[in-house]
Amino acid sequence: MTENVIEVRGLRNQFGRHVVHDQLDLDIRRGEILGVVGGSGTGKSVLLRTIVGLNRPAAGTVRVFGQDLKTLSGFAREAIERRWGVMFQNGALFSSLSVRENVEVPLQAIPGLSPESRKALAELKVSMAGLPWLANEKYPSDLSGGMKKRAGLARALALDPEIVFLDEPTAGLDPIGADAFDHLIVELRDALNLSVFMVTHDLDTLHACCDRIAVLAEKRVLTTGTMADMLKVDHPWVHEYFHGPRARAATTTERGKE
Ligand SMILES: Nc1ncnc2c1ncn2[C@@H]1O[C@H](COP(=O)(O)OP(=O)(O)OP(=O)(O)O)[C@@H](O)[C@H]1O
Repeated sequence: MTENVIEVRGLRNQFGRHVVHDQLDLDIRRGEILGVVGGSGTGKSVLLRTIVGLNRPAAGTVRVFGQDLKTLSGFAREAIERRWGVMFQNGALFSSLSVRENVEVPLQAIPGLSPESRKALAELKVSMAGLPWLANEKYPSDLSGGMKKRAGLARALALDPEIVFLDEPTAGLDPIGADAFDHLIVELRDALNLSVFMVTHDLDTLHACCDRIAVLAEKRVLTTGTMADMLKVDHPWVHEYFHGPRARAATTTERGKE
């Protein structure tokens, strides 16, 4: 039976009178790359932030590795939090720290790790994220958009997570950079047996990476399934998204298969 690493049930999020999610249910299975799509403002980022505890929901439960995060003590919660890594949209790097130092930040949570080992581990993660050795000592302001994303990914991988959350990993990248990032995500998932929760607008990425897709609409997860399943969904937004001109371009030219 497939194990769910995350189970969201009956989630409600609202800001003042603005209800973003209502009765939202979602599962993320171990080892899958789940693409989360939806129109602008449907609450994809809010969902990600709620799962990782950066947003407190008005109602509902989020279970990660079978544990309801609300009920955990600080220590137990921290132990769970170390089992995931988050790559925010712009990398969310500390501008005053080099790339290596940024990746070292989460590693400071490991008791007894010497500064030399921390540095070596951080350099390993920088290289796993596909950055050249020279990038270690660069500052975020010296990096291209693609390099910043890779640095953010290196930091997300710092603690050998089982789950990685990616917020629009290919946004703002040129098609070649985006294609390379898609391949990197699949390679890392395969090599590290990661489960990946990925917010994306990028149809090419959905085609290239995702095992399943979850569509946010009408304040909930309207439907989940494979790309083939999505093509059969009879809902105006879903149909337009997966059959519109951009969708056709993605299926015919699918990056990396040209
Ligand atoms: N801290 C907050 N306070 C008030 N409203 C918020 C807050 N965070 C998000 N929202 C609102 O919640 C809604 C969902 O936001 P969210 O950023 O999750 O959308 P999204 O689906 O990720 O959009 P996009 O695709 O444009 O990035 C938006 O209307 C946003 O303005």
